[in-house]
Parts: sequence; C-alpha cells; structure tokens
Amino acid sequence: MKDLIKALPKAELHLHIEGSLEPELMFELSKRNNIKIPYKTVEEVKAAYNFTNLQSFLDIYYAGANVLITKQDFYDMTWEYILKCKEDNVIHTEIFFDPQTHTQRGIAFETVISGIKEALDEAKKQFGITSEIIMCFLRHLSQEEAFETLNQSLAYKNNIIGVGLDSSELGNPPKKFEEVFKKAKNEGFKLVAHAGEEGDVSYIEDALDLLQIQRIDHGVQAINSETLMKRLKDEQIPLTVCPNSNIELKVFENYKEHNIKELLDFGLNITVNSDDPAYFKGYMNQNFYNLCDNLPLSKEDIIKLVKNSFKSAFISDKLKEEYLKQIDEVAKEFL
Ligand SMILES: Nc1ncnc2[nH]cnc12
Ligand SMILES: [Zn+2]
Repeated sequence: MKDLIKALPKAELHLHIEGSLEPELMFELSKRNNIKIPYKTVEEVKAAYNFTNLQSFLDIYYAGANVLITKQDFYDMTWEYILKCKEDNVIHTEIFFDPQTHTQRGIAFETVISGIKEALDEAKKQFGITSEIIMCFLRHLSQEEAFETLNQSLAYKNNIIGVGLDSSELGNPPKKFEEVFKKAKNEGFKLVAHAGEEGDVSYIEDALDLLQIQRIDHGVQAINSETLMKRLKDEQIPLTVCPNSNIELKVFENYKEHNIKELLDFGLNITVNSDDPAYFKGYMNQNFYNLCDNLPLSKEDIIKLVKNSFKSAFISDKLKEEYLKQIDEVAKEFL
C-alpha cells in the first residue's frame, strides 16, 4: 500500500503555508531577524506541540509566524514546502496564506505574496509542480478587518485564485462574514471555508448557504446530519479532510476513530490533505500512511481519494484530464 501511495501523483487542496514552517527554519529566521522565540532548542519546540484542541494549536502557530519578516523568509518557507511536495509526489498544490497574521505586525501584503509566489513560480520551473494561492480571512477578527484585507488583495488578484476562512471556528460562525464573501464572489474569487472542524453541522450548512462556498475545509462533523450528508453526496461538494490535524487537535481520539472511511463509503467527495504539516507530524504521504495503518482502506479507496483531489482542484478541465490520466497509468500497475 505504501508503494502505491508513494507512486501516485497527488494534489493538495488544504495546506496553510505558515503551518509548513519547520522548527529548524523557525530558529534560523529568529536568528536572522533577531526575533525572540520562547524556546531554546528544536526539541523544546517539538515538545510544545502537544495540543488539546484547535485554539491551543492556533496560539502557538501564530507565535511561530512572528519570525517571518522579509520576502526571503516567505520564499524560504514556501520553498521548503515545495521540496516536501517533490518528495511526496505532490504535483499540484493550492496553498492558503493568512495575510492578517502578517499585516497586523506591520509586514506589507506585497512582501508576503511576492515571497510565496516567487517560490511557487520556481517550483513550476524546476519541478513542473503547479499551484494556486488562496487567501484566508481570520475569523476571530472582524468582518470589517476582512474587508480591509480583501481590498488590499485586489492589486494582486492575478496571483490569488480564491478566498477562504480559517482560525477559531467556535463562536465565529459563517454569518459573521456573509457580506465580505459576497464581495469576494463579485470580484471573481473562488470561495472556500473551514467548516465543521470543531463546529457543528450548522457551520457547514451556513458556509454553503450564506457564504456560497465551493469546497468545505475539514467538514468531518457533517456525519451528524443525515440531511447534510445526502446534500453533500448529491452535489458532490468537496471536503478537504486533514487526518493528522484531526488527531493532533483531538477532533478524534485516534486514527481508528476517524470517520473518513464512512464519509467516503457514503459517497462524499473526500480528499486527503496535510493542513499544518510542520505542526501535525507529517506531510501528504504520512497522512495516507496513518490512515492505511489504522483503517480498512482498499487500494481503490486510495486511488479514489487521490482522484477526488484533482477533480476538486481549481484548475482547467484540460489539466484535470491530463493529471487523471497520469493517475490511471500509475494505478493500473498496482491493481
Ligand atoms: N486546522 C485549522 N483550522 C482553523 N484554522 C487554521 N489555521 C491553520 N490551521 C487551521
Ligand atoms: Zn486548515
């Protein structure tokens, strides 16, 4: 099974670039920029990555992002992630970034987006890896602040395919961002949102109905509503599920308890993603390995999950077809 996972070309649709900042690079950047971090060693950092829920992670994650100052820093972080893509045979990736995490600290929007974009351009040039960028609003901040961010992003519209919503879900329902998502839609952005990670099914329903999103990030709580499950199946709305993240943030107690196989068997459009791999013990392939080690997933299931990612990607039909053909060619050697 591991050979199949390694050999399959994969797409990633749920990856926070700030969540790919490895402790080693965090230390390097803290020295380079003379920014203090509350750890003495890489081991100490790793020991701090012991989360009890989403908020306990976010507190540490935002503190880690403080070491990112220059365009080169954003380039280096993105390039390290690209090297992991290469290693894991991820050939297309749609990455999130959180502009407000940086603009709030006085870092220019331009610095952030240009560092990320240049690394992604280099990835296409050197490795043929294709990519898109999605900007997320932080939902613990106000809609007014999200509007400011949307207005700032308009100058970079060519480089940003979509808008998302992340950070603390509970207490920050989709309704809070209804107007700013309306404007983003009018501006031509694709729309996604984290929903049903910790929040109940109403967060997913409202993200679909009020925000008009095209993909649900996480969405694992959908299982608690038969009506919603049927809708997600009928409309084939993609769910970007992140197994390692769900275990590390205690959404499920362990991999055996994870509901991904049930969601898939019900007929939902499920994809596998790494979310914040530097914090959640592994990149794309490791997520698949952990699932296969603990759940009765077949080779056909793995191929389906991988194909779903390409089908749900924000790429042209022509490119989709090309990628799906590549998968079929690899898959037939294993079936
Ligand atoms: N899993 C997650 N949920 C919400 N916000 C996030 N930001 C980074 N990772 C996140
Ligand atoms: Zn996420």
